[in-house]
Amino acid sequence: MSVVAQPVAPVAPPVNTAPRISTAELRTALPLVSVRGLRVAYDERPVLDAVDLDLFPGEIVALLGASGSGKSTLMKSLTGFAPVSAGSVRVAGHDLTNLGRGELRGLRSEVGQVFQQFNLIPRLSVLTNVLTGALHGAGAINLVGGFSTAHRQRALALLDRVGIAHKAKDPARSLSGGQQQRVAIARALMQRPRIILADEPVASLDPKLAGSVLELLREIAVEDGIPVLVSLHVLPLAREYSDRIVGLRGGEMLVSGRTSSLSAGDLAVLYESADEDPDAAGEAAHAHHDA
Ligand SMILES: Nc1ncnc2c1ncn2[C@@H]1O[C@H](COP(=O)(O)OP(=O)(O)OP(=O)(O)O)[C@@H](O)[C@H]1O
Repeated sequence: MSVVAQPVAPVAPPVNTAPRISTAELRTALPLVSVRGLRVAYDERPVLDAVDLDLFPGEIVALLGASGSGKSTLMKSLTGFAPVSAGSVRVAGHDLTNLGRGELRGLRSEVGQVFQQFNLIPRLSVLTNVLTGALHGAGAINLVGGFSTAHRQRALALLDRVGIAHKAKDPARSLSGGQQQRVAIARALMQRPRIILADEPVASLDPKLAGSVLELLREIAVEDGIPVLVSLHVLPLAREYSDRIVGLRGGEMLVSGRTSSLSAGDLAVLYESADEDPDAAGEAAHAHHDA
């Protein structure tokens, strides 16, 4: 099937914050992620098939789909952790299907990742947790030599940006879930990522905190021109915080469009079981995109 993703202008930036990339530039920008005809199979069982996806600078894209539809697998394919059996995956100019192990490690250092369980080191300070982001792709030498003053200053500036510089010396385990996710986002930014993948980053947070974390991710997308792909289970959050929505069902991408142009009916097909006439559902979704 052919699903054509359109670049979109970002939402309005926060007051007093000028975007670093103009809307005109965004519209003509090349995608930082370009996936075509992706097929991933485990033990010859396909879990993604014919998936196309583009991510453009400055946009936040919500990835929807029922449990088991392939969202995490799609994210893993963008860092070379999924067994790709057909198609192409280009990330920040690299064709992942042709990279050696060393090159893949280098590419992963350009991909910031945020997870549902935050994945912080609980006993270490908030500052040290952020500093570990600088280790991506740097090898053991940094561990031996310790972190430079410049690294520390940058980590503190990032903590300030995400609103928890006052917690820098506290152990990560003493922070609330929402604060821990902010630390994890600062750690991802420490890598100077080209893209950010957030796999259910708000699933462990209450609705208010969930909104504030998604707002932060949206600000980062807009201000830094970094595309953010975020998987979500809560439709209203996807509607409120994303520029575009892509949706998987049974490993197929049935929905791809601007958030503002997708109706509840378009998204409902994602949560119908696969034996409820998938062809009809797929046609309905496509009818909408092609409109
Ligand atoms: N390493 C693996 N080996 C075998 N099957 C796998 C593996 N990883 C994922 N799968 C299968 O691939 C399918 C898609 O899984 P995936 O985790 O990508 O779904 P998801 O949409 O992220 O689900 P959830 O919302 O529950 O996290 C599932 O059927 C899953 O069982």
